[in-house]
Amino acid sequence: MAARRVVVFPSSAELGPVLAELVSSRAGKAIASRGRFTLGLSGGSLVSMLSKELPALPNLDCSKWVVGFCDERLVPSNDPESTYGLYKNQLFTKINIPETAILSIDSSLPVNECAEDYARKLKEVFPGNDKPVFDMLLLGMGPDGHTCSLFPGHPLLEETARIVAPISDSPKPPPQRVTMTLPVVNSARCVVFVSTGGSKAPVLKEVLEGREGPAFPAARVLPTEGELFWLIDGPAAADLTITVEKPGSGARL
Ligand SMILES: O=C(O)[C@H](O)[C@@H](O)[C@H](O)[C@H](O)COP(=O)(O)O
Repeated sequence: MAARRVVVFPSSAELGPVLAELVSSRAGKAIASRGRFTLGLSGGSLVSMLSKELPALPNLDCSKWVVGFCDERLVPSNDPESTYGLYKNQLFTKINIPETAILSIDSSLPVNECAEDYARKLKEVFPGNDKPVFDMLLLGMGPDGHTCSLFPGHPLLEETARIVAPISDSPKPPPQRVTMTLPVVNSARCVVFVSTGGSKAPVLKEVLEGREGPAFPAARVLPTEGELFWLIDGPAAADLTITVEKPGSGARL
């Protein structure tokens, strides 16, 4: 595992542009070496941050991007709860990701079949790989320490066989979702958590410093070979005592 980097910004206003630069830099590297950039998105505050910051990058070319979702809520794409729907309206209209390169769930299917169908779509994009190896996954963390739709104490945390799993009892509504499993998350070349706001401070301390860490799904995200970034703001970092990076303005990671 590469070293974890915990990077603290005064606020999300400073964090957002650095995140966009990081995405763009890893995209450039991936395209240079493999001809495409595979990116997994999450919902929450990432939607508005990415929708503001990525289109603001000069000359961003997303024609070689392939984009999936780390998890998704089983609702129609025009439902305000749909993560795909939010990105479609807020981001995909502003950048040139080919429509066929956006891997979304088929929300008309029952949850188990929906997960199987989404797993099949991922396997098609990563033929020959035992598990998908995304160039970058962008993750959020809930105040309970969940990430993707992997919740504390849930049996899905122990999933080793499936790359995508259904969940019907999500403690956070809506209850039905599909999610990448930990083996896929931990196979990525680069995983970036973005966590902001004072409500995250206690759980962030547990996840990054606590002995009970592994009880929190976010603490089980430890890429086998890939990079791991935690990009956080001052309020979320308030309780941390570990050494963190505090980049100056205009910094690149
Ligand atoms: O599917 C969901 O219910 C949300 O997407 C959720 O998992 C979110 O990503 C985290 O709670 C982090 O949220 P913030 O990015 O707003 O901190």
